[in-house]
Amino acid sequence: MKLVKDILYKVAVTAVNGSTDRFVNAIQFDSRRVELDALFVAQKGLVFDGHQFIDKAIELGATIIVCEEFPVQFINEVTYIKVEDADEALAIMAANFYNNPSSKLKLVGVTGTNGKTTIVTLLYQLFQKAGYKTGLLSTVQNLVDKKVYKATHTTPNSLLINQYLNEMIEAGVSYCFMEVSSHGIHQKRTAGLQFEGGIYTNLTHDHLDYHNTFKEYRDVKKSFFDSLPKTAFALVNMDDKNGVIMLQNTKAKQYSYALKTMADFKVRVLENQFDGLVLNINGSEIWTKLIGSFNAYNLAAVYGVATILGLERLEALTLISELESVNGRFQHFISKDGVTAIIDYAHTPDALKNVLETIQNIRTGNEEIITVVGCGGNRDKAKRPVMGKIASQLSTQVIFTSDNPRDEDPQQILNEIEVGVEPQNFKKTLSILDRSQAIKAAAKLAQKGDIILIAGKGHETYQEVKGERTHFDDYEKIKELL
Ligand SMILES: CC(=O)N[C@H]1[C@@H](OP(=O)(O)OP(=O)(O)OC[C@H]2O[C@@H](n3ccc(=O)[nH]c3=O)[C@H](O)[C@@H]2O)O[C@H](CO)[C@@H](O)[C@@H]1O[C@H](C)C(=O)N[C@@H](C)C(=O)N[C@H](CCC(=O)O)C(=O)O
Ligand SMILES: Nc1ncnc2c1ncn2[C@@H]1O[C@H](COP(=O)(O)OP(=O)(O)OP(=O)(O)O)[C@@H](O)[C@H]1O
Ligand SMILES: N[C@H](CCC[C@H](N)C(=O)O)C(=O)O
Ligand SMILES: [Mg+2]
Repeated sequence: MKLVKDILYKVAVTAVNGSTDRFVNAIQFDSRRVELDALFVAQKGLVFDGHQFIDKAIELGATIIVCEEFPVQFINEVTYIKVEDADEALAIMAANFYNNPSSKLKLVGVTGTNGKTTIVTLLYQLFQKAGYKTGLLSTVQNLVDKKVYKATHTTPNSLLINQYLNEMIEAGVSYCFMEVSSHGIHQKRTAGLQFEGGIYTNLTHDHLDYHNTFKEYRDVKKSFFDSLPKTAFALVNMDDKNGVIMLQNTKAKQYSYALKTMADFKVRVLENQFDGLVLNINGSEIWTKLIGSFNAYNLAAVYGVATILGLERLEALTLISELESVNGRFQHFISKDGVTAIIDYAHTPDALKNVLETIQNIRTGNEEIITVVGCGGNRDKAKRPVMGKIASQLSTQVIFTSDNPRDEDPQQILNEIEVGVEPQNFKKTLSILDRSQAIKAAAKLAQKGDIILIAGKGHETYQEVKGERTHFDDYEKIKELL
């Protein structure tokens, strides 16, 4: 229980009707989940305007309403608080409600189009191995030390973030690594958090349905670095042309990592094979189980963070060589018939290109590369033909299939992917709507030595159609078939 006036600390309040000297039992932004004496925050969403559920929330027991516009009529027993920005107010109130847990541990956020899950998961592993209790907020799972919570978003809503952080404090966690998605920043899910540092990976085509233009997408990412305090660090990928832009207006202490240009944390790929990478990190040679030069970037960031946070250089390098690859990211096995299957979460053009180029680079002879891939529904449509083009250019055979069609017509999504296939590559492509059948076809086509890449779903264990998720697991499926 907390007093309303304490929860409002640092919130930009523009008007109040009623007493703020009363207790709040819980904060809630979904009217359907309101309990007695809850504070209900009315958010303007993409589908609904939370203001239309204020009456419903009061009916279910809300006694405090935080909103951007006051209702026409007030109810006597209820306190109404008008704020400039309900999303931001929610985030700040959530932090106050849980006693600002982010200030009691070292919270590091990773943003960028690709590599976030990989970096935060590797950092979680590394700091656990170094003997610290560690937390993780990621696309794949949320971890409070070793306790696992299911993830529904890459960056949870602000209430949940602070709830997890609070639990981390109670469990004695001293470091937390979290993914900061562009949706998360834009919807102010991370407002009010005290970050120890921020990492920028890269910026390539994704989510232009939501952010409209690439510049808007970039500026949302940049705003995360703009908001870091002087005490924090900002570590950016200098090989990415937007790396310097992220640093333009930050007050944080600046660091860089790179493979190609000068940087504080400089990595060179010495060997890139199916059993791992041999890297030179700031002059020291190490071997790691991770595959693909894109992972050299991720490891450069991991080494940078470990060093900035005070780990000994030698300890950091030793622990990096013990890191395990992340679930659904270049996860692979060789069947007893000699077919290699790779499951990867590449769901953007850049990721798909990187993964296919990695396979091209490390294959030893004339093995066929059979790719199974699709694109999500209710997501950026512009990436569909681009992914169709890349998949058909860099594979010997491609099977386009469904990947979470959500509310869209799955066949229409495949048609939009096929638009990108160049005429000379047509004969390499097939379209099979049912993902299970598509994987079956790939398994049938593959001969000894061939490589099957199943891209786009990685760790996901579901297929989402019209709001319903049914069990589907790429790894499980191909393992069963080969
Ligand atoms: C596009 C997007 O990000 N949408 C998020 C947004 O939903 P929305 O704007 O549609 O909300 P809405 O349904 O219009 O509702 C508005 C408000 O009314 C409230 N409401 C609604 C109905 C009701 O009966 N009562 C009620 O009070 C809602 O609780 C909400 O506060 O706010 C919701 C509540 O926080 C989120 O769950 C939802 O995420 C949806 C499910 C989603 O799919 N998001 C994806 C795109 C996303 O966020 N992805 C990024 C990662 C992307 C990446 O890494 O590549 C992520 O961080 O996960
Ligand atoms: N540093 C990188 N640069 C480019 N591509 C990468 C990089 N790291 C990983 N990838 C590719 O992107 C895919 C997704 O990686 P990862 O899950 O780490 O990214 P993410 O940023 O967390 O994605 P999401 O936005 O969905 O949360 C991987 O499966 C791989 O194909
Ligand atoms: N976090 C990303 C994941 C996309 C993964 C792909 N399998 C899809 O469903 O489109 C998103 O929500 O856009
Ligand atoms: Mg992720």
